[in-house]
Amino acid sequence: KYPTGKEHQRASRIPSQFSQEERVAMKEALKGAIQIPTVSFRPGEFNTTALAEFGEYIRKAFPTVFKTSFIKHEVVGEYSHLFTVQGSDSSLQPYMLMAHIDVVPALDQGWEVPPFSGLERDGFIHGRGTLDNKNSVMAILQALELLLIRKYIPRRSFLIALGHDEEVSGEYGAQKISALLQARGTQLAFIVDECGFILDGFIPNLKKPFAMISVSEKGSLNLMLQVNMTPGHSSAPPKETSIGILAAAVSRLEQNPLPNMSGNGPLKRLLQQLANEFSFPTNIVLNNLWLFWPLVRRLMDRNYVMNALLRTTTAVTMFNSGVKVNVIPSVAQATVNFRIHPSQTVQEVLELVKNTVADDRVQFHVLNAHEPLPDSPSDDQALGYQLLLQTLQSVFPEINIVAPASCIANTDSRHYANLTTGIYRFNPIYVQPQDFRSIHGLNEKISVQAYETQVKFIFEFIQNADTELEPAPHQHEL
Ligand SMILES: CCCCCCCC/C=C\CCCCCCCC(=O)N[C@@H](CCCCN)C(=O)O
Ligand SMILES: [Zn+2]
Ligand SMILES: [Zn+2]
Repeated sequence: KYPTGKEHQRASRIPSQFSQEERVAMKEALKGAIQIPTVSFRPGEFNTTALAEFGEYIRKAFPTVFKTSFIKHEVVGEYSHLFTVQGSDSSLQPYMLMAHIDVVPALDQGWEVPPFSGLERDGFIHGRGTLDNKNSVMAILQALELLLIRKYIPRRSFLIALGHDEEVSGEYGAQKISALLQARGTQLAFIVDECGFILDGFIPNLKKPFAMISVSEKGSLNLMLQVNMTPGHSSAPPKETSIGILAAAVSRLEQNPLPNMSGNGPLKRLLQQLANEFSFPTNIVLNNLWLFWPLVRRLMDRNYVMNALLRTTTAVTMFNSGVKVNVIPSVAQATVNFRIHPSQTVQEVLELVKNTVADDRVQFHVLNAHEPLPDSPSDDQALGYQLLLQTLQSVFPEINIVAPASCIANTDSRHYANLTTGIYRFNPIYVQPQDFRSIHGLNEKISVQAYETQVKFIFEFIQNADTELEPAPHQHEL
């Protein structure tokens, strides 16, 4: 455990206890945030009215944050927000908390309550963004507001970066904030962003929840496959059409997943760590992975979330061709979204894909791609990771398993990789598989209690970060 217990810090520690009035105000503030439909549609295309309204909303919801003299607030890229909270000790390297304001679209259909209603029912606040990721936007500002009301002055400076287009690449929000910070020569001790939770019920037969902190992030490749054939009359069709050739190609990609890269990676270590939490015979299997690993790997392949952690995933997301029922089309196009495992590269995936398709009539066009993010340190010298562990220990004493893993999706934090080697993706919220499916899906919701606990976690985390210790210099492994 990181030796963070400084006497000075203990003496001036503000307890994370909130009055009944404050608890009501914090949940009402979240509901109001959910009601503003800050939807991103495509890169550069978002609900600008809602984003502007959101900017006004946070000013009203968190007046102390906005009037505190040692906090600088800047609007970047029109709708993103950057707060710089000046600490009293400039020798301590600053860190950054991140979240995003925008959400993916949601239609009313299929929802128990309208997605932008922010309704409270049975102890849950419902709506798009309650888990991804307005909960974090609001919890960060709420925790800071409550600390400031209690006259807290941080020792270590920190930044809060709230992007407005994470769901569509972060080009106009996070990328602009990152460029601004780079121009200022800012270097950060670490960053905390989304994409890790306390997972409950994700591993069959494991009753115990565990925290997953993502220390890396998968890469991405959007690849368009195209087949061009001579068009003609459907009454005398050729043996193969562009649609048939392309369909066979994407089917081969689906039937032949990219290789399982788990090797000796973090997932294997997690299973070993968990072995004694299972009953017979799973405990024996997991305690003897040297023998049973091939079997365990096969079982994990069948679980769609585990599968996403184990390999580069292949998802055919678009398929277009044809103009009329009696015309053999000339062009067929399909788009495949690959999420690249951290131990592979874009180029390696491209080569494997071409080998699997193995048909010269299929052309490949890279629409966009980026490499996976390297592992951030998670050893006992890694300040950000250790502060998360320390805060987990005090806020969730029942959690005694913490697993470093990689984020299966992408986050805005990747745009800040030049500013720090310590990027940690974690939201302190219990999540069950059905909650996980609600992210970008139907009936996204957060319990009032979970939200309060998230505020408490950040309230404690900010104070824990006032330690004088600095992260050990660390080089990314390339
Ligand atoms: C053994 C344990 C089982 C593991 C369970 C994994 C659970 C995963 C935990 C957290 C995942 C949460 C994902 C929330 C972040 C989502 C971010 C996101 O959707 N990003 C978009 C960005 C799109 C940018 C435009 N290209 C994305 O990745 O599509
Ligand atoms: Zn998100
Ligand atoms: Zn999202």
